[in-house]
Amino acid sequence: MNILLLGASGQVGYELQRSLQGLGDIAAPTREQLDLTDLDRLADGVRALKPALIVNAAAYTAVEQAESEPGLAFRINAEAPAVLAREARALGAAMVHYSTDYVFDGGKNAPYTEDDLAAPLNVYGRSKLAGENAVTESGISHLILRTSWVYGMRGNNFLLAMLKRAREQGELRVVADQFGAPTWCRTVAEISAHLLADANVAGNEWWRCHSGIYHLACAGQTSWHGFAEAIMAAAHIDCRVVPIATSEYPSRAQRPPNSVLDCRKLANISGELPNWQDALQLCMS
Ligand SMILES: NC(=O)C1=CN([C@@H]2O[C@H](COP(=O)(O)OP(=O)(O)OC[C@H]3O[C@@H](n4cnc5c(N)ncnc54)[C@H](OP(=O)(O)O)[C@@H]3O)[C@@H](O)[C@H]2O)C=CC1
Ligand SMILES: Cc1cn([C@H]2C[C@H](O)[C@@H](COP(=O)(O)OP(=O)(O)O[C@H]3O[C@@H](C)C(=O)[C@@H](O)[C@H]3O)O2)c(=O)[nH]c1=O
Ligand SMILES: [Mg+2]
Repeated sequence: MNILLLGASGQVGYELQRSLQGLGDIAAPTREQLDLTDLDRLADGVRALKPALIVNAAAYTAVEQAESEPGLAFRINAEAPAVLAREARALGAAMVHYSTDYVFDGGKNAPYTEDDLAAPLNVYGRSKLAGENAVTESGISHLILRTSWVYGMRGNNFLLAMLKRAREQGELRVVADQFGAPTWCRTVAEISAHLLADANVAGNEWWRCHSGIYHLACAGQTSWHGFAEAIMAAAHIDCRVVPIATSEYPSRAQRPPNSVLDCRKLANISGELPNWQDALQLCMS
């Protein structure tokens, strides 16, 4: 099976390159080889490769920056996935697409299920929701995997930002009134590969039963402040982590106060997800 993996240089994509080994022949073009902003060439690229499976881990993920370039965010997060889904349909291919907890407004006082209404607060979230809708409406066999607060030991993420700031500033000030679940990029990749291995064995029937949206985040929940404290503890860095309110951290993008995802739908088909603290320990060990 030919697999087209997009975003292989990103946090999740990098791990997917390893996790998807054994499922098929993976083509992982770089941005230079296949730019998601060039929709015509993107379509041509898919047609040339004729994948049976498209795994789209590429995205515009700069939440603050998106507020000032909504056109670019929508091109990459909504229009490009729409092209991928359209080409997948023409080829009879399936598609795995990643999305975010930021599709929710955070007003719910409990974890969000897949049936809850998405009402994003920022441009990034709106662009990601538009991408989800394009994939869903295409009618292809698909998995939309919504994850949250993704980190790892490479790339742009909160964990590396906290380690850098702790070294440079000796004190961290972190919002303590936004709750979610930190999720290791390797967890996302390994569970994705596990699902795709099942799909490979069972074929079309599996996709008929399981196509749809799934929440995929580590178990448990914390605030960004709690996450920062756990990072410092795991790294054995003695650094004060001051809890602050969202209003004390100036930002252009509004963020959901609660974006904890209820992952029971996924757990039912792939088993329990690891705890966020355990995943963090493994990542940093
Ligand atoms: N990071 C997070 O906290 C969260 C992420 N997600 C979602 O998970 C998925 C993976 O995210 P993550 O691994 O963190 O993303 P990263 O920001 O780490 O990586 C993004 C990837 O997309 C590629 N890319 C961006 N723009 C283009 C373009 N125009 N053409 C081709 N490739 C492009 C990047 O390539 P290059 O290296 O060339 O820039 C990179 O490979 C995304 O769908 C994201 O929305 C969901 C929840 C949380
Ligand atoms: C760096 C820093 C951030 N913060 C706050 C800002 C924000 O509310 C929160 C997290 O900061 P970030 O810059 O990681 O936030 P952000 O880029 O919004 O993170 C999001 O990225 C996208 C791609 C997603 O899909 C989300 O799941 C989520 O991970 O912590 C502090 O309070 N102190 C700090 O020193
Ligand atoms: Mg960010």
